[in-house]
Amino acid sequence: MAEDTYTIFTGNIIHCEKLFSIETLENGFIIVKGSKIVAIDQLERLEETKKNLEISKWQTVTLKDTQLLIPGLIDTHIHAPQYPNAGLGYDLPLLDWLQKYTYNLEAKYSDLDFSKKVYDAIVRKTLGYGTTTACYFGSLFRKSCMVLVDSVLQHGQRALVGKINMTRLAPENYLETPEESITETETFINDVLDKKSRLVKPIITPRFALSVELDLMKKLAVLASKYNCHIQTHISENCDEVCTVKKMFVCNEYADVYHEANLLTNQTILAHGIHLTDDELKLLSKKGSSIAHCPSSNSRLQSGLCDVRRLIEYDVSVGLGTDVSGGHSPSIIEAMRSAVDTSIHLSYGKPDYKHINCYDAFCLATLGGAKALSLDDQVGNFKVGKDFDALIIDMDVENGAVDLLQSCNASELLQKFVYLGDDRNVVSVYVAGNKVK
Ligand SMILES: O=c1[nH]c(=O)c2nc[nH]c2[nH]1
Ligand SMILES: [Zn+2]
Repeated sequence: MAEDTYTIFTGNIIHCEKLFSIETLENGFIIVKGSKIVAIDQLERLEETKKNLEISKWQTVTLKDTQLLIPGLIDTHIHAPQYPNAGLGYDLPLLDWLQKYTYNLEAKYSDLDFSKKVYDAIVRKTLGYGTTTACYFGSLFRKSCMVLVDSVLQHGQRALVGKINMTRLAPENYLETPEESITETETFINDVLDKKSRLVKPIITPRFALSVELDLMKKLAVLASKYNCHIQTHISENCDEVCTVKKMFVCNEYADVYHEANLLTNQTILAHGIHLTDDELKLLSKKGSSIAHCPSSNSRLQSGLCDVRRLIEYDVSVGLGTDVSGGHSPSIIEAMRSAVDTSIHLSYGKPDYKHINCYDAFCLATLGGAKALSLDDQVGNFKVGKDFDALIIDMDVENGAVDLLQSCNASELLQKFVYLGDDRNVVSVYVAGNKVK
């Protein structure tokens, strides 16, 4: 959208106004100027608003009764190079799964043609499912990670992209030295920043504590501070992983390792966090570090049930992640369903436990994700001044999975979308005002 062009969307609008509260406008409008939201209100106030904003020229997008305008979905944790393995190899738990399936696939990304093929596919697929922002783990290879950056830029997604750091416990052809790790990461950061994109940023990505020695983690934290970068890694996903970390680093808690390395900042996102102790949660809360909740992956790799309620009670920000290919599906719609299921499973036998519902999951997938990635000043809901990252959902599409056999109000359309929706129901996708699907 040109910077001076106004577009007025009218119809059913739902967004998470604040956590965990939904605002529903059955007959609403949003005015977008270029990339930004300039107004949101009930339709009866449209003429008055146009006058106040002195809008003389505009285009209109009128939603059908079966359609819904919602904020773009945010995937806070996804491994782009693992996409070819989605749906494969769930016979092993984490540490064996990494050795048998994952590192061998990721080692293939020294091939830039293969990188291009996979990265174009995953970016198109996630956009198709309505992921307007993705926080990607790349591979070990800097040049291959730049291919991912180029795919993201080409398809118009918003993203954080990380080159993995990994110096041990993987096959020889898929390791780097600590020196290479630092120089390649700094070069990667500069190469991404040179793209001068408002949408795509580098993120520091030590794979997890078992892959990287403390000294290297400390140096990565210095880089994060120098370039004001986000940081991502994994934490407390699997019980064997937790035990091994405690033995290897001779520490009381897993989170102590990242704390000692200065990797826990208010721009840090940690995947999983299933088995965190109360003290670790207090530490994350104090540091402002967030959790990417990846419920499908936690089931596929038999890692455990992550208690999102508990994380929220400790005031730790939570977003949703697909964690492809630990998770089988690149769809955050599927992650919302899985998050509700996990929470219900945790509630069995606990009468006082309030499991999350589909609206809470929708909040996690939008504003929750934005907060977890510290991008909530830009995206996550339809507040005036934020970028227009949005989806038009239609629950009555030809050849969709859903037969809409009765009329539904806006909230009911959202319920149907969370429980039954897929990419066929995502009819338009906007990132910073640009229509990308
Ligand atoms: O789900 C996961 N996927 C990975 O690739 C990984 N690496 C370390 N820990 C991990 N967990
Ligand atoms: Zn992961």
